[in-house]
Amino acid sequence: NAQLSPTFYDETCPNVTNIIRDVLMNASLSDPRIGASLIRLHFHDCFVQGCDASILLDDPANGEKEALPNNNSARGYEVVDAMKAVLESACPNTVSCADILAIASEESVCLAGGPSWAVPLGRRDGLTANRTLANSNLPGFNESLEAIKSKFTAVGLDTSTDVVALSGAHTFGRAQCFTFTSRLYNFTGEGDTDPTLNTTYLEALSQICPQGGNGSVLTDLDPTTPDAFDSNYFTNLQVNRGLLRSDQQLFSTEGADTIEIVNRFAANQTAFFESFVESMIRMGNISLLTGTAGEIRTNCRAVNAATIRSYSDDVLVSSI
Ligand code: HEM
Ligand SMILES: [Ca+2]
Ligand SMILES: [Ca+2]
Repeated sequence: NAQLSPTFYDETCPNVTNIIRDVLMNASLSDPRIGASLIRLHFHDCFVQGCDASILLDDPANGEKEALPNNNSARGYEVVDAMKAVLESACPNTVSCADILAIASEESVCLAGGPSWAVPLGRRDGLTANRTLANSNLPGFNESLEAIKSKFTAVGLDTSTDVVALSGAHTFGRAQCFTFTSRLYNFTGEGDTDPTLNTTYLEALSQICPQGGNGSVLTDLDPTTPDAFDSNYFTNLQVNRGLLRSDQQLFSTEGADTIEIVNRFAANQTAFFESFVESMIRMGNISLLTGTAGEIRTNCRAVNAATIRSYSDDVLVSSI
């Protein structure tokens, strides 16, 4: 892995962060959730072939947008397009779509009251998407802590601090009813409820998501401060107010090494912020394309035409 650097665009596109922040702030006026959606795109990008903007490619056959964890769920693509459009006029062919997602994540966290940090930059955009990998690599809302940990290990992250700190991103944003209704109505297949769900919270969630109702209705991942990036996600877990099974498990799995980390972050927001930044930087480093690998896309939704041409030339040459 060649090294990324926070100063990568200092000469070639010095305003890159300001440009991204401007588009983000404008978008969040009408869509307070957009920052959460953008950091999720970065996460879902990095866990599939690394942080190469593969998730942004429109590809009816292999596109990741239609993979189960993303379909009708991942969002914010138009805002990424808007960021890319301004960047292409300010500094053409310079800023990768993968770096846009990394910067937008940091700016989103910061805008919501979380930490700010110098984002390592210099990623390049990949030439392919991989739906199969998106279906297999991304953690699921009903998966066991063990299964989620092994998906973090698979991409080179650790199973305790990275899992807990990065799950803290659920301090903002929304989830659809279908991602947690089994906890309300059919936890073990016998019409029961999840014993690790606070009963008052369960009551409230049942109002929002009645049994047999519309599974795409949205609710807050953090019921206490839904749009603020803070440590309430962790204090919620301590009183059984984690929305997803995958959230509550961090605190409620007997004997798990994640419990003491939840307690530490609940007690000390600064400790959470510091770990979160470190883990975000680690996640942003997953199997990178740098140097001359990949390309700088001009449109985040498609591989550059010139790259496709030189590809098919290669194929022609090698077939002669
Ligand atoms: C640990 C395993 C994880 C699981 C099982 C998980 C699962 C989910 C699910 C099911 C949703 C709701 C999707 C929907 O209803 O359409 C969601 C939303 C979200 N996730 Fe995660 N997630 C995990 C980790 C992460 C990480 C590591 C990040 C970022 C660093 C993240 C950031 C978010 C954000 C911000 C939202 C709200 C997005 C929005 O409002 O558009 N999640 N996640
Ligand atoms: Ca990717
Ligand atoms: Ca919050």
